[in-house]
Amino acid sequence: MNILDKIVADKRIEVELKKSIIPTTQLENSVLFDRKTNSLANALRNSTTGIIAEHKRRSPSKAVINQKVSVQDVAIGYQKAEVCGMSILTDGKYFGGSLDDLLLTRASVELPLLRKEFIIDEYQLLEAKAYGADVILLIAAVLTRDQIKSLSEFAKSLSLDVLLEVHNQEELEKSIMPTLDMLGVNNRNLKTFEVSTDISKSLSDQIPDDFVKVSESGISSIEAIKDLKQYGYKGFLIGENFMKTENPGTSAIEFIQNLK
Ligand SMILES: O=P(O)(O)OC[C@@H](O)[C@@H](O)c1c[nH]c2ccccc12
Repeated sequence: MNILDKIVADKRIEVELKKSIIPTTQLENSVLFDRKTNSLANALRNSTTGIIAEHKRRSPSKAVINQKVSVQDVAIGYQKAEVCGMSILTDGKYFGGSLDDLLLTRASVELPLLRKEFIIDEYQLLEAKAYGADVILLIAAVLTRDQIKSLSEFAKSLSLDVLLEVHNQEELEKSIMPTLDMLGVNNRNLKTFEVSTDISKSLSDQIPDDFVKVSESGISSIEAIKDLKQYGYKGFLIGENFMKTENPGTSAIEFIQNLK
């Protein structure tokens, strides 16, 4: 079993356990559930920088990234940096995140927030809404076309933006459908952890223009972004490069100033 299969197998168990404790009505009755969402796709369309900054404490590819900073401080720092949106890892076992991280971020900033999670069930979309997300991630490598269709339709019915993530041509071909807002190319292979922005470049011309193109992972230089912009990318998802520093917000401020 590769790491992605393991994560998803654990996630299935986790979701079933949660379903048995917290009924969907409880999620639907939460204060944030009817909040008006803030579109990340629109923010990216109107931006010249396009940075989506991530909160990530650790990952399977890197044991410790940052266990010291508080999620609120990171969020406030990213907002000061004028990022377009923020991504919050909510998986606990492999990434050290939680839904509480999402909630605390929602309470701290107005930015569009992406729930970064391994989504396999509609229940997780209700959770995303209840904890203040504006955007959800669907990973093509772990979903069938039918699942992508039903999950993205359900997300749209909740006014959530959908970012669909692919890593190769086959995943891209099976996934294209009108209920997606953004297409993200993950430069990191989630099965082997190899990273290269060449994958974003090679897939770019196969992504129809109606979708906002996002390049994800392994981005650490202004040059890489300038280069990816030539290929039509409007969004750049950056985690480690900011999170590995003592003050991720300050690092994002400096980075974005140099990009302008
Ligand atoms: O820290 P990086 O290399 O800048 O990557 C951020 C983000 O793209 C990465 O965390 C990510 C992309 N897709 C994912 C899916 C699940 C978990 C994590 C991810």
